[in-house]
Amino acid sequence: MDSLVTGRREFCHGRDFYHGDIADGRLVDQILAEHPDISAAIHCAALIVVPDSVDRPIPYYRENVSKTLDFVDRLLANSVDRLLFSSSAAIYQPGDDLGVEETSPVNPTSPYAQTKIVVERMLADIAGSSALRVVSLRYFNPIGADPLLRTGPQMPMPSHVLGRLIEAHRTGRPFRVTGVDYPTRDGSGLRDYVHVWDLAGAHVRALERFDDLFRPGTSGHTAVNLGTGAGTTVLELVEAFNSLVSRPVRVEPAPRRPGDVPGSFSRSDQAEQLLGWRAQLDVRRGIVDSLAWFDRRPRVLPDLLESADAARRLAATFGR
Ligand SMILES: O=c1ccn([C@@H]2O[C@H](COP(=O)(O)OP(=O)(O)O[C@H]3O[C@H](CO)[C@H](O)[C@H](O)[C@H]3O)[C@@H](O)[C@H]2O)c(=O)[nH]1
Repeated sequence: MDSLVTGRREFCHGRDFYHGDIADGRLVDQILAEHPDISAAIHCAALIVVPDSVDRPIPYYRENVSKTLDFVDRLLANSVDRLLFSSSAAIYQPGDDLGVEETSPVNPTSPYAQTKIVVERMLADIAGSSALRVVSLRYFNPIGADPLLRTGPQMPMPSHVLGRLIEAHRTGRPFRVTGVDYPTRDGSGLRDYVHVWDLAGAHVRALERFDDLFRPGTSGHTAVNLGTGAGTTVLELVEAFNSLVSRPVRVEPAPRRPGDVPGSFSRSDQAEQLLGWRAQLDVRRGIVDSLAWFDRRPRVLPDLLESADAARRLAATFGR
């Protein structure tokens, strides 16, 4: 099920697909009536752009928090009580070495991150008084694409760092390093980049092991970090990128983005202990798959070409 506000129907080719909103209770009822074998839901629907959430918090709270509440209400009404929730590492307050585990303090510094921790806590409360059981998967920074190139980032102008690097590579414009005075080894932001194929595998593992995660007497909410365990700075990412392309991207320093954080990496083994999952693919593989996807994308999503060009023309007009 997808509202297709940002998602693409092509990605569901050959699957049962419902076009609609997670807060549309009647549609959720219909889906579950037509698929009585559904016993778990994977909930990834959200607005996800940190600086955008600073500019427009209301849609973020509405889409991410309030609609999740409506969705879970309908799941429970239909006796679906297993939920995987897409949470984020953006919630953490990292210590000096930027490593975080599930018990690390949280300090969401953007409305986006706030919505993720609010939803986790809301779901934990609901789980405390119902049959609901929830695994919140705290994604670090997803990169890459389906290695078979069936799916990948679909936004015409992605705001995330690798999308911007590919954009800079294509246009020949410099890549802007947004923040060069962070307390990291080279001053640029540090993230734990995890390949989407690995992330997808973690969801499968979590579903396979779901019932084992909730023994009688344990809490109905469990949070699990999904990262590689290694931090990469923006400048290190650029270096890896430039070692894989023939025409290197130039960089220029730029101010920090609103709501941005120094970053963090996962130093937890919960995913391995609980889910039997560990990331297999490294940052270079993520870059290679992303580059391949952006080359292939016009053939998978032909109508996007025009909007990407239009977006580029607009960006040039407004000098951004
Ligand atoms: O043009 C750019 C874009 C980004 N960056 C830097 O690259 C790093 C990563 O930025 P991203 O926008 O790629 O990722 P964020 O960590 O800010 O946010 C992303 O990861 C989060 C998880 O931590 C959430 O999932 C969120 O939805 C998602 O946008 C940051 O230091 C950022 O300042 C640049 O230097 N230049």
